Amino acid sequence: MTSSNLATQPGTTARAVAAGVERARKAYGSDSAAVVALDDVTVDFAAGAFTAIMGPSGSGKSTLLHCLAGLDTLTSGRAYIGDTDLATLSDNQLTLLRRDRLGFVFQAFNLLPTLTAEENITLPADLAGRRVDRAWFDQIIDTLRLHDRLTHRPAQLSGGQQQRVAVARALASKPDVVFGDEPTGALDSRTSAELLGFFRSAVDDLGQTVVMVTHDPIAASYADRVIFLADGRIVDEMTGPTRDGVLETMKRLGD
Ligand SMILES: Nc1ncnc2c1ncn2[C@@H]1O[C@H](COP(=O)(O)OP(=O)(O)OP(=O)(O)O)[C@@H](O)[C@H]1O
Repeated sequence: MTSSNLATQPGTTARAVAAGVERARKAYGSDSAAVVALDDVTVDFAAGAFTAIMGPSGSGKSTLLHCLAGLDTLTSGRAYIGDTDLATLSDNQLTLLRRDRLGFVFQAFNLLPTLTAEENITLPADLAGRRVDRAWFDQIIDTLRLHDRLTHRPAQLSGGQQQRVAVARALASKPDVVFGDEPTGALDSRTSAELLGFFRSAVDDLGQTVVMVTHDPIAASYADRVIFLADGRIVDEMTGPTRDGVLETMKRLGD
C-alpha cells in the first residue's frame, strides 16, 4: 500500500485505503435471465478499521466480499487491494495475492486434520517458503490464548478453539485485509462474542484491517462502520454502530 490511495473525509486525517470497489457491477447469467448481484457499487475500506457488510438475503454481500478478495471477478468496474487493481492480475498472481496479502475466516474453519494447530497456522507461510515472524506469531497466540493448544490436532480442539486457530491462520501473514464471510454463523453466542472480540483486538492492538459479512446485528455492533446493501446497491451506512441502530436499519430494509 502506498500513500497515493487515501480515504479523505472532511475534517478527518487521511487514512490509507486497504481495499475497495469502484462502480462495481456483477451480473450472473446473460440477457433476460441475468441476475444483477452488484449494481454500481463504490466503497472503500480504511486500513486499520473493522467494517461489517449487512443487508437482506440476496442483496449482494457475499458477491461484494468475493469480488473484493479476488475470489470472483466483476462484470465491470474496478476492485482493488491497496493500490493493486485486481483485473490487472493473472489467475496465478491472484492466487499469490490471496495467499500473501489476504486472510480469510469463513463459517467452515477448513483446518487440515492431520496437522497440529501450530502447523495449520503457519501453513500458508510454509507453502510460500516464507519464515513466520516469530514476534508477530507470539503476539497473535497471546491475543487468541492458544499457547497450550499449539501441539493439538483439530479433532482434539473445541469448536471455539478451532475457530481461534482459523483466526490465527488468517492473521499469521500480517495480511493487508482479513475477510470474514459469516464467520460467526455456526457459533454459539459465547464463542461468537469471543471471535468478535478477537477481531476487535486484531484491529485495535495489532493494527489489522477486517471486513466481515454478517446477518447478526450484535456481530455488526463490534465493527467501526457498517455498510448496508439492498438489491446490489449501498443504501445506508453507519459509523459507531449499536445493535439497536443496526436492527432498526435492517427492519427498514425489509430483512
Ligand atoms: N453463482 C451464481 N449464479 C447465479 N446467481 C447468483 C450466483 N451467486 C449469487 N447469485 C445471485 O446474486 C444475488 C446476490 O447473491 P449474494 O450471495 O451475493 O447475496 P447475499 O447478500 O450474500 O445473500 P445471503 O445473505 O442469502 O447469503 C442473489 O440474487 C443470488 O441469487
